[in-house]
Amino acid sequence: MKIFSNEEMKNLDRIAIEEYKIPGIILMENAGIAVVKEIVKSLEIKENKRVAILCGLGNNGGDGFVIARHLISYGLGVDTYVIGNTSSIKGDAKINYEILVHLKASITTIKDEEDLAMLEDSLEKCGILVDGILGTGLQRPIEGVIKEVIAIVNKSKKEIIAIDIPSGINGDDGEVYGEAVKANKTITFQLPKIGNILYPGSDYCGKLLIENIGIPKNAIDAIEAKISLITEKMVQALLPKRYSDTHKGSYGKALIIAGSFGMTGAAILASKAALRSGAGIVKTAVPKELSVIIENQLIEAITVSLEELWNQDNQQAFRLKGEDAIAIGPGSGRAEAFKKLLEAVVEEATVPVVIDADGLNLLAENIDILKSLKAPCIITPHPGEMARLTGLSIDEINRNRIDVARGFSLKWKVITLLKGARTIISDEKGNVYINSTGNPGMATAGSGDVLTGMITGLLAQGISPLEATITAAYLHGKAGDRTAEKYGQYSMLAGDILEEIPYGIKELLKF
Ligand SMILES: NC(=O)C1=CN([C@@H]2O[C@H](COP(=O)(O)OP(=O)(O)OC[C@H]3O[C@@H](n4cnc5c(N)ncnc54)[C@H](OP(=O)(O)O)[C@@H]3O)[C@@H](O)[C@H]2O)[C@H](O)CC1
Ligand SMILES: [K+]
Repeated sequence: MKIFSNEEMKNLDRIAIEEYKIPGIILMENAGIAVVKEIVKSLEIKENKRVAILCGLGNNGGDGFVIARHLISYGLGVDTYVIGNTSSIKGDAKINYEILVHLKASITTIKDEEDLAMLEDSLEKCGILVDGILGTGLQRPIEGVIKEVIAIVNKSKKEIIAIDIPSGINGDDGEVYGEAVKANKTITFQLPKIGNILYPGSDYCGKLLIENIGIPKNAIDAIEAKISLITEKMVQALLPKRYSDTHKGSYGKALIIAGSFGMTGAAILASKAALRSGAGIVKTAVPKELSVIIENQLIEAITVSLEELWNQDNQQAFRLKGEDAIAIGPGSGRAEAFKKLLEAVVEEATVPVVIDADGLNLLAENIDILKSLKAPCIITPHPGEMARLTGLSIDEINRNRIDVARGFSLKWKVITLLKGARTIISDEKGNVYINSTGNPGMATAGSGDVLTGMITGLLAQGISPLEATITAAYLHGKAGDRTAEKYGQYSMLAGDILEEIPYGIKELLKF
């Protein structure tokens, strides 16, 4: 599903109005009605059925006026508040404002401290507050009277329903612009805005509903999506198929180069995750002294020693033995010999390579090696690893997650999966995919090793590097969500996530 920025949404609106000749006021009416449906649902179980609608001077406020009119027609008690000077209301919003005036609706303007004190008392009388102060037209940090109104709304302890996006959240990046409404529910129109999906915006939205307002599909298709949300439907279509007349060789061979003394678990988790994701054969390469431990814990995989795989002293090139995908780095440590192995893999591999964890830390020491890649490459950094790869601070990365992931992919021609709340994936052309599954409980040791194994297991089955990354990110989060339901976010282990992969896949295949 496409996700739009404020500018793209404005463009879509323009195409619908100018090219498809749909009057803007119809879109506004549809938007208002979509929110009314939700308000009525919420009111059904409420004793206090009075609704307060807070409107700004733009079209977000215009939607609010439509909502007020419909609720009044249902015989409900509605108080409309306009923040600012009503003489500045223009266009479709003005038409809807004037209808309310003619209906002799209760409309109060909020301009100064005195009005604010009154507002605080009046909101007490309502069961639901509707936020139509600002939408995708937000252009600068919130201050003055609007800031105080938002503070009053947030303090009210009432159910808050936001129109399109909570006022004060920037639709372009989900950041709080000075102050923002903390909604229980947000009804966004036609397509999610980036700010509805990324944090902290996503938290401020509460439950997010996406409602059609009658913009033609062709108009949406006309705008090339640079950012998409990974959906269940998308992943269902990408998951590699299983056929009757097949054998383990039909589902590919994954090579996991991982683990070091003290970090054997990473190799085990990644290898098991590759198998749980459907790879036919998994070969795990670990330092020789770990072979016994690994063999004890990992009965379904083939174990080889790093020395067998690649011998630096013999100037032996890194050669594959029929492997279809490689992962390198989980728990590998940062020894000089391993760095040489990583460089050999990057230079010689002819099948997709996933670089993770210490593999990324070593890569950061000689990032130019990426220029010699022959095969597709996926990197899976968390913000700390990304900081080492780019020289940016973690804060800079977290404030610009999309741009950082996209920039790295474009520069180095790799697929970047940037971990964090809302994993971001960018392909080499700069197309970005945002994952919606997962929870804070997944911030636990080994969780990343499971993800790396899943990507590699899916790659081995022959789907494209981008498809494997998208599918693994979604399923990893889904398995994590199932684990959180079972154990709670505090106690879940990476090994528990691993055990939920099969059920996550089964659930996906049910529909
Ligand atoms: N196709 C659609 O998606 C439709 C969307 N609708 C709704 O319309 C809004 C977007 O409406 P728009 O008028 O573009 O913008 P806003 O209502 O969000 O903002 C209006 C003006 O507010 C001023 N502004 C901006 N930032 C601030 C701020 N920090 N503090 C105070 N005021 C601010 C600015 O005007 P200025 O002249 O003051 O600069 C904005 O222009 C969308 O979200 C939907 O809810 C349609 O109803 C249906 C179609
Ligand atoms: K709003």
